[in-house]
Amino acid sequence: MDFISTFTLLVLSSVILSWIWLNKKFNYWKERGVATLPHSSIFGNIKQSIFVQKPISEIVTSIYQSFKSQGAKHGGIYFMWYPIYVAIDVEVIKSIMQVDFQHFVDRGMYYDEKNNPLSAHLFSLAGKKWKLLRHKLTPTFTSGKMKMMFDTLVDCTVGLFKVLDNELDKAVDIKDVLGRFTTDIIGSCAFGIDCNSLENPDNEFKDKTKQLFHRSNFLSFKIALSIVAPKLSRALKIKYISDDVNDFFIRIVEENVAYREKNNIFRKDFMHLLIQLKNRGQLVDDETVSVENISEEENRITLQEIAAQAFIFFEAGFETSATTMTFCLYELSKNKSIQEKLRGEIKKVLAKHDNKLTYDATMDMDYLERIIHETLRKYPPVIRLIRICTEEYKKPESNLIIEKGVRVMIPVYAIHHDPEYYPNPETFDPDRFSEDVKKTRPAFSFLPFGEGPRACIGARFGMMQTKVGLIALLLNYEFSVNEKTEEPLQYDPHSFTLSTKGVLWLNLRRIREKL
Ligand code: HEM
Repeated sequence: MDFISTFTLLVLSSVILSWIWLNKKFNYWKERGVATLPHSSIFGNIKQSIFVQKPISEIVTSIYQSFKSQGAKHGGIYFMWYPIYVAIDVEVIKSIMQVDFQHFVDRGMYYDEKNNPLSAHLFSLAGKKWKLLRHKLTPTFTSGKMKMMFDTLVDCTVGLFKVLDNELDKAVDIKDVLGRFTTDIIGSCAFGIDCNSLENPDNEFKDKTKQLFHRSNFLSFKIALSIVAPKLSRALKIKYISDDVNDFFIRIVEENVAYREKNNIFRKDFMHLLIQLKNRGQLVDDETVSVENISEEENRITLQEIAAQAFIFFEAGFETSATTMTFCLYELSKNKSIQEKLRGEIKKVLAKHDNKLTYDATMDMDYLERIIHETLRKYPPVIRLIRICTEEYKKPESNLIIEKGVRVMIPVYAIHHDPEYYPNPETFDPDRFSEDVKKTRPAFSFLPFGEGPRACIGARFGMMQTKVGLIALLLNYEFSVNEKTEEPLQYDPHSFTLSTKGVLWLNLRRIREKL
């Protein structure tokens, strides 16, 4: 046989073998009697996600609705040829997130403690490491600790007014301003530094964090590789967080910790609590920072672990809260009577608390809470939740076995827009969250912070900073939509979290009240 014939034979055999292999892979759900959807022959059901062609919210909704219209309680899709189990029914979701949690402990995220220390944070860690760390970090988020940090949040509103008072006659890019506000809050509470991004938007902190939320095609490819070939990703030392960002955050944490330890500086923030975990292995109700009386090695967290946790507090907390406030102000601009009613509640409750914005006054604002919940219902920043099967799972009352290593998707955005749970889902109606109406919905139909042992650890802090921002803004300004805002709103396919494609422009009018 000449060279050309041998070559042609080899290519043909490889094509046939690949076709057989792919066919076998794409039969995974059919063999198990689980409903599937039409898919592309290589990219499976999420081609538009891998190539960043459509917003994730749209892709997730279309998958959910297709299964739901077949009457399916669950379904199977493919991430390329990799099987993903999709939970549709709220009872199935409850089993995975809570009742049978021990089978679905992790998110199956790629991290590399050695080469990319910042990636080994609470969100990505797996198994025992996650459990231990979660146990240690949980006390840093109690209501007592939130109360302790409350004044820092109120202090950051001063910068917010300075910026907005200069924008009164212009359309305001509200998401940008609120992103700077939450950056200053979390920069201060998690890293103990004054980022000052409200007054100086071009500072180094803002610059280094800008890239974290952009889903470029290359990053999307790296994520896909880590799912279909985790060992290869590890061998190639793939990084989601660039060395530049990694080194920046490690450096500021090292400097900050060293400074506080040397000068015994106490601040009411997460960094102080993390330093306690580093030096003493537990939280202690005192202001000591120094490294005397070091406890047993095994209970303590390392400096790099501190940096990774401060980093995830920032990454998970800044964008989510800024987005929530942005969508909330947008809805209040469209629904003037709700805006007025809320402003009325804020004034009334503050009057009861000596006109002081305190933690207790904030917690007393019931209508505000309902409005934020309705915002998180209509615009959940985290569009879908992911778990990975960590221990083979036999689904109760069925023959289905979910194998170890199979990923599970919970389509939060689609559930929040399902008319079965939320009639007229596009209508913004805070009364959906009155006690009476809440009782009519099944559990696990409202998942903005996730659920079960792996739910958001920072939900209290996220709610608190969203409330402080909204109270301060509504007392001082009246909001309306500027004509430059493109409506209906479109979502950005390049964003990991739910975010508008174009800028959301609002008009502000100063009203008399000041804090
Ligand atoms: C409105 C604000 C926020 C929203 C909507 C939000 C939402 C979420 C969601 C949906 C999850 C995944 C839960 C699951 O898989 O079941 C999560 C996890 C997490 N969030 Fe938040 N979050 C917010 C604010 C914050 C803040 C302020 C912090 C930190 C200061 C934070 C830190 C975390 C961490 C560390 C995890 C991982 C928890 C674990 O795996 O044990 N989040 N968040």
